[in-house]
Amino acid sequence: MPESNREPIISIQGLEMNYGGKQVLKGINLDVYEGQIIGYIGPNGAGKSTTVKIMLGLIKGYSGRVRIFGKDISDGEVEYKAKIGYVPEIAEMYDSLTAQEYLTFVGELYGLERRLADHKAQRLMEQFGLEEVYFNRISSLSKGMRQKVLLISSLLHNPDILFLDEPLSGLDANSVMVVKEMLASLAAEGKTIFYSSHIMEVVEKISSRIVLLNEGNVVADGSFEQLQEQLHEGTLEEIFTELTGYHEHKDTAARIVSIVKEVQR
Ligand SMILES: Nc1ncnc2c1ncn2[C@@H]1O[C@H](COP(=O)(O)OP(=O)(O)OP(=O)(O)O)[C@@H](O)[C@H]1O
Repeated sequence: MPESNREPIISIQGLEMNYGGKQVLKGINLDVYEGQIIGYIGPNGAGKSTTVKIMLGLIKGYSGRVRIFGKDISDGEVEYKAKIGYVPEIAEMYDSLTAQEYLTFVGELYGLERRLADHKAQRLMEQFGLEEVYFNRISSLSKGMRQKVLLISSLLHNPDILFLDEPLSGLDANSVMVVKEMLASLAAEGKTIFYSSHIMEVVEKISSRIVLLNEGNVVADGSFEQLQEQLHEGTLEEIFTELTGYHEHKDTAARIVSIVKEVQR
């Protein structure tokens, strides 16, 4: 069905946000449809996390309209959150809990019955090669293992929308392949995925649509092929640097090295 005939699963209209007098979102408009993998990219401070946190209901005080599953999220109903999974870039993970305790706790928060959460979590841990640490404390896990636990926690309740912030952070090459394949399968089944990352090669490959944010504005929106046609034949990295005006990376690197070398003798 063409998108114009479908209801967007997420609809953002005229979204603005100020922090202490500084406007960080300047009127974002975005309709997202079921089954899309949105590569949500932009320079540091562009407003990606702020937009995602508004959609998750974690930040109030914005202006504009945000509708998810057809309902305005400012209405105060929180049911929609049970159909959303979230992997933040930096997560508070209750280090003193074991992976089992953490995952069953999160599963229950999302409305799963404890035994089902436990059973699902254990089987997902096995698939990620973590069966031996299921009963270990999170504080004893490696960075990549913690990231896998976080990914599992976002998936346990079979959400319809997934917000992922650098989800491959710390994962080894084999696990990266599993997660990429898994995301493609989930999208093919109709799940919607918001994928924020600074690793342009991955975003280029996995996204069905790329939304580039710069200084609180959407400055590009389309499939990688459309962006190439409209803007620049080349890699996503090249499109990114062209649109965000960051061409001086060599000069900047040289200046940094020169400052680093300044030491008193
Ligand atoms: N709690 C806050 N208080 C004040 N300013 C904030 C706060 N959170 C974010 N900002 C500001 O809002 C702007 C957008 O930040 P945001 O975290 O959304 O950027 P981002 O695109 O996710 O960046 P990154 O790629 O570095 O994660 C930045 O200028 C940031 O300093």
